[in-house]
Amino acid sequence: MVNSLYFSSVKTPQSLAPWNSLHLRQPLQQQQLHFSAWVGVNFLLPRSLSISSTCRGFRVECSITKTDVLERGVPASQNFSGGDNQLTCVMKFGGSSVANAERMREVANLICSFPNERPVIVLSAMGKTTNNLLLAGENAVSCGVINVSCINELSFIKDLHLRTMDELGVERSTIETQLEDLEQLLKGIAMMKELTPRTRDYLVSFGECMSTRIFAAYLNKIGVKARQYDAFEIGFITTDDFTNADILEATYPAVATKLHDDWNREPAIPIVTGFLGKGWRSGAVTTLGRGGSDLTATTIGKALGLREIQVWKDVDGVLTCDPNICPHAEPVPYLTFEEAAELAYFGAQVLHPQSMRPAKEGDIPVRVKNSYNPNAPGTLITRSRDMSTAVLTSIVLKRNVTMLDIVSTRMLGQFGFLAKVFSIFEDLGISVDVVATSEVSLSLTLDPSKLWSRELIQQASELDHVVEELEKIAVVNLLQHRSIISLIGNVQRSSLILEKAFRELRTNGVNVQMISQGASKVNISMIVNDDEAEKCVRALHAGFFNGDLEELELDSGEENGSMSRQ
Ligand SMILES: Nc1ncnc2c1ncn2[C@@H]1O[C@H](COP(=O)(O)OP(=O)(O)O)[C@@H](O)[C@H]1O
Ligand SMILES: N[C@@H](CC(=O)OP(=O)(O)O)C(=O)O
Repeated sequence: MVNSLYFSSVKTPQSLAPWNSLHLRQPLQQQQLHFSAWVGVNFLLPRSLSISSTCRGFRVECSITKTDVLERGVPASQNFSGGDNQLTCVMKFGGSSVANAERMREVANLICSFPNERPVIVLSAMGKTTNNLLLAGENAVSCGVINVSCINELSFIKDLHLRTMDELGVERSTIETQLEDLEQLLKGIAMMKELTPRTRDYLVSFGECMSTRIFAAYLNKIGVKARQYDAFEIGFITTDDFTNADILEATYPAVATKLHDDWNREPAIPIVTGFLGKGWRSGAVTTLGRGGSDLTATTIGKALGLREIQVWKDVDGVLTCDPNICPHAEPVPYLTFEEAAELAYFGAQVLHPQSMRPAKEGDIPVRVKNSYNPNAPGTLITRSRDMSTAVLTSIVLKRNVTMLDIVSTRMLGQFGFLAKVFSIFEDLGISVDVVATSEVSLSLTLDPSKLWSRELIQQASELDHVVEELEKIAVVNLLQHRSIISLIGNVQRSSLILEKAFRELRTNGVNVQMISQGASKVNISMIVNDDEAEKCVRALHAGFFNGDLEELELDSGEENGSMSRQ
Protein backbone atom coordinates (compact mmCIF):
# COMPACT_ATOMS: atom_id res chain seq x y z
CA MET A 1 0.00 0.00 0.00
CA VAL A 2 1.56 3.31 -1.09
CA ASN A 3 0.25 6.27 0.83
CA SER A 4 2.85 8.93 0.20
CA LEU A 5 4.19 9.97 -3.13
CA TYR A 6 6.59 12.37 -4.67
CA PHE A 7 6.28 13.39 -8.33
CA SER A 8 9.83 13.61 -9.50
CA SER A 9 9.20 14.49 -13.11
CA VAL A 10 6.06 15.75 -14.67
CA LYS A 11 5.08 14.61 -18.11
CA THR A 12 2.89 17.11 -19.85
CA PRO A 13 1.89 16.61 -23.48
CA GLN A 14 4.59 19.11 -24.49
CA SER A 15 7.62 18.08 -22.49
CA LEU A 16 9.15 16.35 -19.55
CA ALA A 17 9.80 19.08 -17.03
CA PRO A 18 11.17 19.07 -13.50
CA TRP A 19 8.53 19.57 -10.85
CA ASN A 20 9.46 23.06 -9.73
CA SER A 21 9.92 24.25 -13.31
CA LEU A 22 6.31 23.39 -13.90
CA HIS A 23 5.28 25.97 -11.36
CA LEU A 24 7.60 28.57 -12.65
CA ARG A 25 7.74 28.26 -16.38
CA GLN A 26 4.97 26.10 -17.77
CA PRO A 27 1.58 27.74 -18.13
CA LEU A 28 -1.07 25.29 -16.98
CA GLN A 29 -3.33 25.06 -20.00
CA GLN A 30 -5.32 22.06 -18.96
CA GLN A 31 -7.48 21.43 -15.96
CA GLN A 32 -6.19 17.87 -15.73
CA LEU A 33 -2.48 17.00 -15.95
CA HIS A 34 -1.18 13.50 -16.37
CA PHE A 35 1.88 12.44 -14.53
CA SER A 36 4.51 9.80 -14.74
CA ALA A 37 6.56 9.71 -11.59
CA TRP A 38 8.85 7.88 -9.19
CA VAL A 39 7.76 7.06 -5.70
CA GLY A 40 9.81 8.99 -3.18
CA VAL A 41 9.18 11.01 -0.06
CA ASN A 42 5.95 12.26 1.34
CA PHE A 43 4.78 15.15 -0.76
CA LEU A 44 1.43 15.06 -2.49
CA LEU A 45 -1.43 12.64 -2.97
CA PRO A 46 -2.85 12.04 -6.43
CA ARG A 47 -6.50 11.71 -7.47
CA SER A 48 -5.92 8.41 -9.21
CA LEU A 49 -2.94 6.19 -9.69
CA SER A 50 -1.64 2.90 -10.94
CA ILE A 51 1.61 1.34 -9.82
CA SER A 52 3.86 -1.07 -11.65
CA SER A 53 7.32 -2.25 -10.73
CA THR A 54 10.37 -1.65 -12.92
CA CYS A 55 14.03 -2.53 -12.60
CA ARG A 56 14.70 0.69 -10.67
CA GLY A 57 11.75 0.59 -8.29
CA PHE A 58 8.11 1.49 -8.67
CA ARG A 59 6.73 3.41 -11.56
CA VAL A 60 3.59 5.35 -10.84
CA GLU A 61 1.11 6.66 -13.36
CA CYS A 62 -1.28 9.10 -11.81
CA SER A 63 -3.27 12.23 -12.35
CA ILE A 64 -3.87 15.29 -10.21
CA THR A 65 -5.78 18.47 -10.87
CA LYS A 66 -4.51 21.93 -11.62
CA THR A 67 -5.76 23.06 -8.22
CA ASP A 68 -3.60 20.43 -6.54
CA VAL A 69 -0.56 21.71 -8.37
CA LEU A 70 -1.16 25.31 -7.42
CA GLU A 71 -2.39 24.86 -3.87
CA ARG A 72 -0.48 21.90 -2.55
CA GLY A 73 2.75 22.02 -4.55
CA VAL A 74 5.88 23.75 -3.29
CA PRO A 75 6.41 27.46 -3.93
CA ALA A 76 7.90 28.32 -7.31
CA SER A 77 11.57 29.23 -7.73
CA GLN A 78 10.49 32.78 -8.58
CA ASN A 79 9.65 33.22 -4.91
CA PHE A 80 13.29 32.72 -4.06
CA SER A 81 14.96 34.94 -6.63
CA GLY A 82 12.49 37.79 -6.86
CA GLY A 83 12.76 39.55 -3.50
CA ASP A 84 15.32 42.20 -2.51
CA ASN A 85 16.59 40.26 0.46
CA GLN A 86 16.72 36.72 -0.91
CA LEU A 87 19.64 34.33 -1.32
CA THR A 88 21.58 35.23 -4.48
CA CYS A 89 24.21 32.61 -5.32
CA VAL A 90 25.92 29.38 -4.30
CA MET A 91 29.60 29.34 -3.38
CA LYS A 92 31.13 25.88 -3.14
CA PHE A 93 34.55 25.47 -1.56
CA GLY A 94 36.38 22.18 -2.12
CA GLY A 95 38.64 20.32 0.29
CA SER A 96 41.73 22.20 -0.87
CA SER A 97 40.03 25.55 -0.13
CA VAL A 98 39.23 24.66 3.49
CA ALA A 99 42.24 22.47 4.29
CA ASN A 100 43.19 24.18 7.60
CA ALA A 101 42.39 27.11 9.89
CA GLU A 102 44.25 29.63 7.77
CA ARG A 103 42.34 28.56 4.66
CA MET A 104 39.01 28.72 6.52
CA ARG A 105 39.86 32.27 7.59
CA GLU A 106 40.66 33.21 4.01
CA VAL A 107 37.45 31.67 2.74
CA ALA A 108 35.47 33.59 5.37
CA ASN A 109 37.19 36.82 4.23
CA LEU A 110 36.48 35.95 0.64
CA ILE A 111 32.77 35.47 1.38
CA CYS A 112 32.68 38.78 3.25
CA SER A 113 34.38 40.51 0.32
CA PHE A 114 31.12 40.14 -1.63
CA PRO A 115 28.84 42.31 0.53
CA ASN A 116 26.12 42.37 -2.12
CA GLU A 117 25.83 38.58 -2.23
CA ARG A 118 23.68 36.52 0.10
CA PRO A 119 25.25 33.16 -0.67
CA VAL A 120 24.48 29.57 0.19
CA ILE A 121 27.85 28.01 1.10
CA VAL A 122 28.60 24.38 0.23
CA LEU A 123 31.69 22.85 1.80
CA SER A 124 33.65 19.66 1.22
CA ALA A 125 35.59 17.83 3.90
CA MET A 126 38.84 19.49 5.01
CA GLY A 127 41.85 18.67 2.77
CA LYS A 128 42.30 14.92 2.32
CA THR A 129 39.86 13.97 5.10
CA THR A 130 37.66 11.82 2.82
CA ASN A 131 40.68 9.73 1.77
CA ASN A 132 41.81 9.44 5.38
CA LEU A 133 38.36 8.33 6.53
CA LEU A 134 38.34 5.62 3.86
CA LEU A 135 41.81 4.45 4.89
CA ALA A 136 40.78 4.46 8.57
CA GLY A 137 37.76 2.30 7.64
CA GLU A 138 39.94 -0.15 5.71
CA ASN A 139 42.40 -0.40 8.61
CA ALA A 140 39.54 -0.92 11.07
CA VAL A 141 38.45 -4.04 9.18
CA SER A 142 41.61 -5.86 10.21
CA CYS A 143 43.06 -4.05 13.26
CA GLY A 144 40.82 -5.38 16.05
CA VAL A 145 38.45 -3.32 18.22
CA ILE A 146 40.98 -2.43 20.93
CA ASN A 147 43.37 -0.92 18.40
CA VAL A 148 40.88 1.38 16.69
CA SER A 149 41.87 4.47 18.65
CA CYS A 150 45.46 3.97 17.44
CA ILE A 151 44.61 4.00 13.73
CA ASN A 152 46.96 6.62 12.24
CA GLU A 153 44.39 8.18 9.95
CA LEU A 154 41.92 8.57 12.83
CA SER A 155 44.57 10.39 14.89
CA PHE A 156 45.38 12.57 11.90
CA ILE A 157 41.72 13.49 11.37
CA LYS A 158 41.22 14.26 15.07
CA ASP A 159 44.39 16.37 15.26
CA LEU A 160 43.53 18.35 12.13
CA HIS A 161 40.01 19.19 13.29
CA LEU A 162 40.92 19.93 16.92
CA ARG A 163 43.87 22.11 15.86
CA THR A 164 41.70 23.96 13.36
CA MET A 165 39.07 24.71 16.02
CA ASP A 166 41.73 25.87 18.49
CA GLU A 167 43.34 28.15 15.91
CA LEU A 168 40.00 29.61 14.90
CA GLY A 169 38.93 30.07 18.51
CA VAL A 170 35.95 27.76 18.06
CA GLU A 171 34.72 25.59 20.99
CA ARG A 172 35.93 21.99 20.76
CA SER A 173 32.41 20.90 21.70
CA THR A 174 31.30 21.98 18.17
CA ILE A 175 32.15 18.52 16.79
CA GLU A 176 32.46 16.50 19.99
CA THR A 177 29.51 14.26 19.06
CA GLN A 178 30.85 13.67 15.55
CA LEU A 179 34.32 12.66 16.80
CA GLU A 180 32.79 10.26 19.33
CA ASP A 181 30.40 8.76 16.79
CA LEU A 182 33.22 8.37 14.27
CA GLU A 183 35.30 6.33 16.71
CA GLN A 184 32.26 4.25 17.63
CA LEU A 185 31.60 3.55 13.97
CA LEU A 186 35.21 2.45 13.39
CA LYS A 187 34.86 0.10 16.37
CA GLY A 188 31.70 -1.30 14.79
CA ILE A 189 33.59 -1.88 11.53
CA ALA A 190 36.40 -3.55 13.48
CA MET A 191 33.89 -5.77 15.24
CA MET A 192 32.12 -6.77 12.03
CA LYS A 193 35.41 -7.05 10.08
CA GLU A 194 33.51 -5.65 7.14
CA LEU A 195 33.22 -2.30 5.33
CA THR A 196 30.18 -2.29 3.06
CA PRO A 197 29.43 0.52 0.56
CA ARG A 198 26.61 1.66 2.88
CA THR A 199 28.94 1.89 5.89
CA ARG A 200 31.59 3.53 3.72
CA ASP A 201 29.17 6.35 2.88
CA TYR A 202 28.22 6.88 6.51
CA LEU A 203 31.91 6.85 7.41
CA VAL A 204 32.98 9.52 4.89
CA SER A 205 29.98 11.71 5.76
CA PHE A 206 31.78 12.69 8.98
CA GLY A 207 34.23 14.77 6.90
CA GLU A 208 31.61 17.19 5.57
CA CYS A 209 29.58 17.11 8.82
CA MET A 210 32.65 18.32 10.74
CA SER A 211 33.99 20.92 8.27
CA THR A 212 30.60 22.66 7.95
CA ARG A 213 30.05 22.75 11.74
CA ILE A 214 33.47 24.27 12.35
CA PHE A 215 33.09 26.83 9.57
CA ALA A 216 29.58 27.89 10.63
CA ALA A 217 30.78 28.26 14.23
CA TYR A 218 33.69 30.40 13.04
CA LEU A 219 31.47 32.68 10.94
CA ASN A 220 29.15 33.17 13.93
CA LYS A 221 32.15 33.89 16.12
CA ILE A 222 33.33 36.71 13.81
CA GLY A 223 29.82 38.14 13.70
CA VAL A 224 28.57 36.73 10.39
CA LYS A 225 25.31 34.92 11.06
CA ALA A 226 25.51 31.37 9.70
CA ARG A 227 23.43 28.18 10.03
CA GLN A 228 24.84 24.67 9.46
CA TYR A 229 22.86 22.07 7.49
CA ASP A 230 23.45 18.35 6.90
CA ALA A 231 22.28 17.79 3.31
CA PHE A 232 20.65 14.45 4.26
CA GLU A 233 18.44 16.27 6.78
CA ILE A 234 17.18 19.00 4.45
CA GLY A 235 15.82 16.99 1.55
CA PHE A 236 18.75 15.75 -0.55
CA ILE A 237 16.95 12.57 -1.62
CA THR A 238 18.98 10.10 -3.69
CA THR A 239 18.91 6.63 -5.14
CA ASP A 240 20.32 3.94 -2.84
CA ASP A 241 23.43 3.43 -4.99
CA PHE A 242 25.87 3.80 -2.12
CA THR A 243 29.14 5.56 -3.04
CA ASN A 244 27.68 6.82 -6.31
CA ALA A 245 24.07 7.87 -5.70
CA ASP A 246 21.96 9.98 -8.07
CA ILE A 247 19.93 12.92 -6.86
CA LEU A 248 16.16 12.46 -7.23
CA GLU A 249 13.83 15.24 -8.33
CA ALA A 250 12.22 15.26 -4.88
CA THR A 251 15.34 17.09 -3.71
CA TYR A 252 14.63 20.37 -5.50
CA PRO A 253 11.38 21.41 -3.84
CA ALA A 254 12.36 19.98 -0.47
CA VAL A 255 15.71 21.81 -0.32
CA ALA A 256 14.24 25.02 -1.70
CA THR A 257 11.43 25.04 0.85
CA LYS A 258 13.73 24.34 3.80
CA LEU A 259 16.42 26.89 2.95
CA HIS A 260 13.92 29.51 1.89
CA ASP A 261 11.70 29.16 4.96
CA ASP A 262 14.62 29.26 7.39
CA TRP A 263 16.08 32.29 5.62
CA ASN A 264 12.77 34.13 5.74
CA ARG A 265 12.28 33.26 9.41
CA GLU A 266 15.73 34.44 10.39
CA PRO A 267 18.37 35.26 7.74
CA ALA A 268 21.66 33.40 8.34
CA ILE A 269 24.11 32.19 5.69
CA PRO A 270 23.36 28.50 5.07
CA ILE A 271 26.47 26.29 5.34
CA VAL A 272 25.56 23.00 3.68
CA THR A 273 27.50 19.70 3.60
CA GLY A 274 28.53 18.86 0.04
CA PHE A 275 28.64 15.31 -1.33
CA LEU A 276 25.93 13.80 0.90
CA GLY A 277 22.33 12.69 0.54
CA LYS A 278 19.75 10.28 1.92
CA GLY A 279 18.73 7.12 0.09
CA TRP A 280 15.00 7.22 -0.52
CA ARG A 281 14.43 3.55 0.25
CA SER A 282 17.02 2.92 2.95
CA GLY A 283 16.88 6.30 4.68
CA ALA A 284 20.66 5.88 5.10
CA VAL A 285 23.34 8.47 4.30
CA THR A 286 24.54 8.22 0.68
CA THR A 287 27.32 9.96 -1.24
CA LEU A 288 27.22 11.39 -4.76
CA GLY A 289 30.55 9.95 -5.98
CA ARG A 290 33.98 11.48 -5.41
CA GLY A 291 33.99 15.22 -5.94
CA GLY A 292 30.20 15.24 -5.41
CA SER A 293 30.09 18.61 -3.63
CA ASP A 294 30.05 20.29 -7.05
CA LEU A 295 26.78 18.49 -7.70
CA THR A 296 25.41 19.58 -4.32
CA ALA A 297 26.17 23.18 -5.32
CA THR A 298 24.51 23.05 -8.73
CA THR A 299 21.49 21.23 -7.24
CA ILE A 300 21.00 24.04 -4.72
CA GLY A 301 21.48 26.62 -7.48
CA LYS A 302 18.70 25.07 -9.51
CA ALA A 303 16.43 24.39 -6.53
CA LEU A 304 16.51 28.03 -5.44
CA GLY A 305 16.68 29.49 -8.96
CA LEU A 306 19.81 31.45 -7.98
CA ARG A 307 21.67 33.92 -10.20
CA GLU A 308 25.03 32.12 -10.23
CA ILE A 309 26.82 29.00 -9.01
CA GLN A 310 30.46 29.48 -8.03
CA VAL A 311 32.80 26.55 -7.49
CA TRP A 312 36.01 27.63 -5.80
CA LYS A 313 39.02 25.34 -6.39
CA ASP A 314 42.81 25.46 -6.11
CA VAL A 315 43.38 26.19 -9.83
CA ASP A 316 42.63 29.25 -11.99
CA GLY A 317 39.53 27.65 -13.53
CA VAL A 318 39.05 24.74 -15.92
CA LEU A 319 42.41 24.30 -17.64
CA THR A 320 43.36 23.15 -21.13
CA CYS A 321 44.60 19.91 -19.53
CA ASP A 322 45.17 18.28 -16.14
CA PRO A 323 48.05 20.38 -14.70
CA ASN A 324 49.51 17.22 -13.14
CA ILE A 325 50.16 15.98 -16.70
CA CYS A 326 50.80 19.31 -18.44
CA PRO A 327 52.15 21.84 -15.92
CA HIS A 328 51.76 24.67 -18.47
CA ALA A 329 48.05 24.10 -18.99
CA GLU A 330 46.17 27.41 -19.30
CA PRO A 331 42.74 28.43 -17.97
CA VAL A 332 39.84 28.18 -20.43
CA PRO A 333 37.85 31.46 -20.08
CA TYR A 334 34.48 30.24 -21.41
CA LEU A 335 32.77 26.87 -21.80
CA THR A 336 29.28 25.70 -22.63
CA PHE A 337 27.45 23.36 -20.23
CA GLU A 338 27.83 20.70 -22.89
CA GLU A 339 31.61 21.10 -23.14
CA ALA A 340 32.01 21.16 -19.36
CA ALA A 341 29.83 18.05 -18.98
CA GLU A 342 31.87 16.10 -21.56
CA LEU A 343 35.10 17.24 -20.00
CA ALA A 344 33.96 16.17 -16.54
CA TYR A 345 32.47 12.91 -17.73
CA PHE A 346 35.63 11.96 -19.60
CA GLY A 347 37.81 12.38 -16.55
CA ALA A 348 38.72 16.01 -15.78
CA GLN A 349 38.79 15.83 -11.99
CA VAL A 350 38.04 19.54 -11.72
CA LEU A 351 34.24 19.05 -12.02
CA HIS A 352 31.95 16.23 -10.90
CA PRO A 353 30.60 14.38 -13.99
CA GLN A 354 26.93 14.99 -13.17
CA SER A 355 27.29 18.52 -11.84
CA MET A 356 26.44 20.36 -15.06
CA ARG A 357 22.99 18.78 -15.38
CA PRO A 358 21.12 20.89 -12.77
CA ALA A 359 22.91 24.05 -13.92
CA LYS A 360 21.94 23.37 -17.52
CA GLU A 361 18.34 22.52 -16.61
CA GLY A 362 18.05 25.69 -14.53
CA ASP A 363 20.11 27.70 -17.04
CA ILE A 364 22.26 29.03 -14.22
CA PRO A 365 25.82 30.17 -15.06
CA VAL A 366 28.62 28.29 -13.29
CA ARG A 367 31.85 30.10 -12.49
CA VAL A 368 34.97 28.06 -11.64
CA LYS A 369 37.31 30.21 -9.53
CA ASN A 370 40.54 29.86 -7.58
CA SER A 371 40.20 30.45 -3.82
CA TYR A 372 44.00 30.86 -3.65
CA ASN A 373 43.93 33.51 -6.38
CA PRO A 374 40.47 35.17 -6.30
CA ASN A 375 41.48 37.89 -8.78
CA ALA A 376 42.02 35.40 -11.60
CA PRO A 377 38.98 35.56 -13.91
CA GLY A 378 38.34 31.79 -13.80
CA THR A 379 36.05 29.94 -16.21
CA LEU A 380 32.48 30.92 -16.95
CA ILE A 381 30.20 28.06 -18.03
CA THR A 382 26.97 29.03 -19.76
CA ARG A 383 24.43 27.74 -22.27
CA SER A 384 26.19 29.20 -25.31
CA ARG A 385 29.40 30.95 -26.23
CA ASP A 386 31.15 32.48 -29.22
CA MET A 387 32.79 29.61 -31.11
CA SER A 388 34.08 31.62 -34.08
CA THR A 389 37.74 31.25 -33.10
CA ALA A 390 37.47 28.06 -31.03
CA VAL A 391 39.30 24.93 -32.18
CA LEU A 392 40.29 22.78 -29.21
CA THR A 393 39.16 23.69 -25.68
CA SER A 394 40.70 21.02 -23.51
CA ILE A 395 42.32 17.58 -23.54
CA VAL A 396 41.15 15.03 -20.99
CA LEU A 397 42.54 11.67 -19.97
CA LYS A 398 40.60 8.79 -18.40
CA ARG A 399 42.88 5.96 -17.32
CA ASN A 400 42.42 2.27 -16.59
CA VAL A 401 39.50 1.72 -18.90
CA THR A 402 38.30 -1.69 -20.03
CA MET A 403 37.70 -2.12 -23.76
CA LEU A 404 35.73 -4.86 -25.50
CA ASP A 405 36.15 -5.90 -29.14
CA ILE A 406 33.05 -7.78 -30.23
CA VAL A 407 32.76 -9.45 -33.64
CA SER A 408 29.51 -11.12 -34.67
CA THR A 409 29.72 -14.83 -35.45
CA ARG A 410 26.81 -14.43 -37.88
CA MET A 411 26.87 -13.40 -41.55
CA LEU A 412 26.94 -9.83 -42.83
CA GLY A 413 23.46 -8.36 -43.04
CA GLN A 414 22.30 -10.09 -39.86
CA PHE A 415 19.99 -7.58 -38.20
CA GLY A 416 19.55 -7.02 -34.47
CA PHE A 417 23.22 -7.64 -33.58
CA LEU A 418 23.79 -4.27 -31.92
CA ALA A 419 20.44 -4.47 -30.15
CA LYS A 420 21.40 -7.86 -28.68
CA VAL A 421 24.78 -6.59 -27.51
CA PHE A 422 23.30 -3.57 -25.78
CA SER A 423 20.49 -5.55 -24.21
CA ILE A 424 23.18 -7.67 -22.49
CA PHE A 425 24.71 -4.51 -21.01
CA GLU A 426 21.31 -3.25 -19.98
CA ASP A 427 20.43 -6.54 -18.27
CA LEU A 428 23.73 -6.49 -16.36
CA GLY A 429 23.36 -2.79 -15.48
CA ILE A 430 26.73 -1.81 -16.98
CA SER A 431 27.08 1.49 -18.79
CA VAL A 432 29.18 2.04 -21.86
CA ASP A 433 31.41 5.08 -22.53
CA VAL A 434 32.76 5.15 -26.06
CA VAL A 435 31.49 3.09 -29.00
CA ALA A 436 32.68 2.47 -32.56
CA THR A 437 30.81 0.10 -34.87
CA SER A 438 30.76 -1.56 -38.24
CA GLU A 439 27.98 -3.88 -39.40
CA VAL A 440 29.43 -7.00 -37.80
CA SER A 441 31.83 -5.69 -35.22
CA LEU A 442 31.78 -3.35 -32.33
CA SER A 443 34.41 -1.83 -30.04
CA LEU A 444 33.38 -0.20 -26.81
CA THR A 445 34.70 0.93 -23.44
CA LEU A 446 33.00 0.36 -20.10
CA ASP A 447 32.35 3.19 -17.67
CA PRO A 448 34.91 2.54 -14.91
CA SER A 449 33.20 4.70 -12.26
CA LYS A 450 30.02 2.62 -12.42
CA LEU A 451 32.00 -0.58 -12.48
CA TRP A 452 34.28 0.51 -9.63
CA SER A 453 31.49 1.56 -7.34
CA ARG A 454 30.96 -2.17 -6.84
CA GLU A 455 33.01 -4.53 -4.76
CA LEU A 456 36.24 -5.67 -6.45
CA ILE A 457 35.29 -9.34 -6.48
CA GLN A 458 31.88 -8.49 -7.85
CA GLN A 459 33.55 -6.42 -10.60
CA ALA A 460 35.71 -9.28 -11.80
CA SER A 461 32.82 -11.70 -11.89
CA GLU A 462 30.65 -9.13 -13.66
CA LEU A 463 33.22 -8.75 -16.41
CA ASP A 464 33.38 -12.54 -16.77
CA HIS A 465 29.61 -12.59 -16.93
CA VAL A 466 29.53 -9.92 -19.66
CA VAL A 467 32.02 -11.86 -21.74
CA GLU A 468 30.15 -15.14 -21.18
CA GLU A 469 26.86 -13.60 -22.35
CA LEU A 470 28.41 -11.87 -25.35
CA GLU A 471 30.20 -15.05 -26.44
CA LYS A 472 26.80 -16.58 -27.19
CA ILE A 473 26.54 -14.27 -30.21
CA ALA A 474 30.08 -13.05 -30.92
CA VAL A 475 33.81 -13.50 -30.64
CA VAL A 476 34.87 -11.29 -27.74
CA ASN A 477 38.25 -9.82 -26.89
CA LEU A 478 38.57 -8.18 -23.47
CA LEU A 479 41.32 -5.54 -23.40
CA GLN A 480 42.25 -3.94 -20.09
CA HIS A 481 44.60 -1.09 -19.09
CA ARG A 482 43.47 1.23 -21.84
CA SER A 483 43.03 5.03 -21.66
CA ILE A 484 40.54 7.33 -23.31
CA ILE A 485 41.98 10.62 -24.54
CA SER A 486 39.14 13.04 -25.22
CA LEU A 487 39.58 16.13 -27.35
CA ILE A 488 36.88 18.58 -26.29
CA GLY A 489 36.38 21.33 -28.79
CA ASN A 490 34.61 22.75 -31.80
CA VAL A 491 33.70 19.71 -33.81
CA GLN A 492 32.78 21.97 -36.73
CA ARG A 493 36.56 22.00 -37.04
CA SER A 494 36.87 18.24 -36.61
CA SER A 495 38.96 17.61 -39.73
CA LEU A 496 41.49 20.14 -38.54
CA ILE A 497 41.51 18.64 -35.04
CA LEU A 498 41.90 15.09 -36.36
CA GLU A 499 44.60 16.03 -38.84
CA LYS A 500 46.63 17.74 -36.15
CA ALA A 501 46.00 15.03 -33.55
CA PHE A 502 47.03 12.16 -35.81
CA ARG A 503 50.12 14.03 -36.99
CA GLU A 504 51.23 14.44 -33.34
CA LEU A 505 50.47 10.82 -32.48
CA ARG A 506 52.23 9.47 -35.56
CA THR A 507 55.31 11.58 -34.77
CA ASN A 508 55.31 9.96 -31.34
CA GLY A 509 54.89 6.46 -32.77
CA VAL A 510 51.50 5.87 -31.14
CA ASN A 511 48.86 3.64 -32.66
CA VAL A 512 45.27 4.65 -31.86
CA GLN A 513 43.17 1.53 -31.13
CA MET A 514 39.73 3.06 -31.50
CA ILE A 515 38.27 6.47 -32.28
CA SER A 516 34.79 7.88 -31.79
CA GLN A 517 33.24 11.28 -32.35
CA GLY A 518 30.55 11.90 -29.75
CA ALA A 519 27.01 12.65 -30.85
CA SER A 520 27.15 15.69 -28.56
CA LYS A 521 29.54 17.09 -31.18
CA VAL A 522 32.03 18.53 -28.74
CA ASN A 523 34.13 15.45 -28.16
CA ILE A 524 36.47 13.22 -30.16
CA SER A 525 37.66 10.22 -28.13
CA MET A 526 40.68 8.04 -28.88
CA ILE A 527 41.73 4.86 -27.11
CA VAL A 528 45.42 4.11 -26.51
CA ASN A 529 47.37 1.89 -24.10
CA ASP A 530 47.58 3.16 -20.51
CA ASP A 531 51.36 3.20 -20.54
CA GLU A 532 51.59 5.58 -23.50
CA ALA A 533 48.62 7.80 -22.62
CA GLU A 534 50.39 10.58 -20.70
CA LYS A 535 53.05 10.91 -23.38
CA CYS A 536 50.27 11.27 -25.98
CA VAL A 537 48.42 13.90 -23.94
CA ARG A 538 51.58 15.97 -23.51
CA ALA A 539 52.35 15.76 -27.23
CA LEU A 540 48.78 16.71 -28.17
CA HIS A 541 48.75 19.59 -25.69
CA ALA A 542 52.03 20.95 -27.03
CA GLY A 543 50.76 20.58 -30.59
CA PHE A 544 47.41 22.30 -30.05
CA PHE A 545 48.21 24.91 -27.46
CA ASN A 546 51.85 25.80 -28.16
CA GLY A 547 51.88 24.79 -31.80
CA ASP A 548 51.24 26.26 -35.21
CA LEU A 549 47.53 25.68 -35.74
CA GLU A 550 47.30 28.65 -38.09
CA GLU A 551 49.56 26.92 -40.58
CA LEU A 552 47.21 23.96 -40.68
CA GLU A 553 44.12 26.16 -40.81
CA LEU A 554 45.33 27.84 -44.00
CA ASP A 555 45.37 24.46 -45.74
CA SER A 556 42.18 23.08 -44.28
CA GLY A 557 39.64 25.43 -45.91
CA GLU A 558 37.13 24.55 -43.18
CA GLU A 559 34.38 26.91 -42.19
CA ASN A 560 34.49 28.38 -38.73
CA GLY A 561 31.65 27.42 -36.43
CA SER A 562 29.98 30.53 -35.08
CA MET A 563 27.82 29.97 -32.03
CA SER A 564 27.36 26.79 -30.03
CA ARG A 565 23.87 26.39 -28.59
CA GLN A 566 22.56 23.31 -26.85
N1 LIG B 1 41.26 20.21 -16.89
C1 LIG B 1 41.50 20.52 -15.62
N2 LIG B 1 41.37 21.79 -15.20
C2 LIG B 1 41.61 22.13 -13.92
N3 LIG B 1 41.98 21.27 -12.95
C3 LIG B 1 42.12 19.97 -13.31
C4 LIG B 1 41.89 19.54 -14.65
N4 LIG B 1 42.08 18.20 -14.69
C5 LIG B 1 42.43 17.82 -13.45
N5 LIG B 1 42.45 18.87 -12.60
C6 LIG B 1 42.77 18.80 -11.15
O1 LIG B 1 41.59 19.08 -10.42
C7 LIG B 1 41.94 19.73 -9.21
C8 LIG B 1 40.75 20.50 -8.70
O2 LIG B 1 39.67 19.64 -8.48
P1 LIG B 1 39.34 19.12 -7.01
O3 LIG B 1 40.54 18.50 -6.39
O4 LIG B 1 38.11 18.31 -7.05
O5 LIG B 1 39.08 20.49 -6.32
P2 LIG B 1 38.34 20.78 -4.97
O6 LIG B 1 38.74 19.69 -4.00
O7 LIG B 1 38.87 22.10 -4.58
O8 LIG B 1 36.90 20.80 -5.31
C9 LIG B 1 43.11 20.59 -9.58
O9 LIG B 1 43.95 20.80 -8.46
C10 LIG B 1 43.81 19.82 -10.69
O10 LIG B 1 44.92 19.13 -10.19
N1 LIG C 1 34.97 15.21 0.14
C1 LIG C 1 34.45 14.54 -1.01
C2 LIG C 1 33.53 15.41 -1.80
C3 LIG C 1 34.14 16.51 -2.61
O1 LIG C 1 33.47 17.09 -3.45
O2 LIG C 1 35.40 16.86 -2.36
P1 LIG C 1 36.24 17.99 -3.21
O3 LIG C 1 35.34 19.18 -3.41
O4 LIG C 1 37.40 18.32 -2.33
O5 LIG C 1 36.65 17.39 -4.52
C4 LIG C 1 35.57 13.95 -1.84
O6 LIG C 1 36.73 14.07 -1.46
O7 LIG C 1 35.29 13.32 -2.83
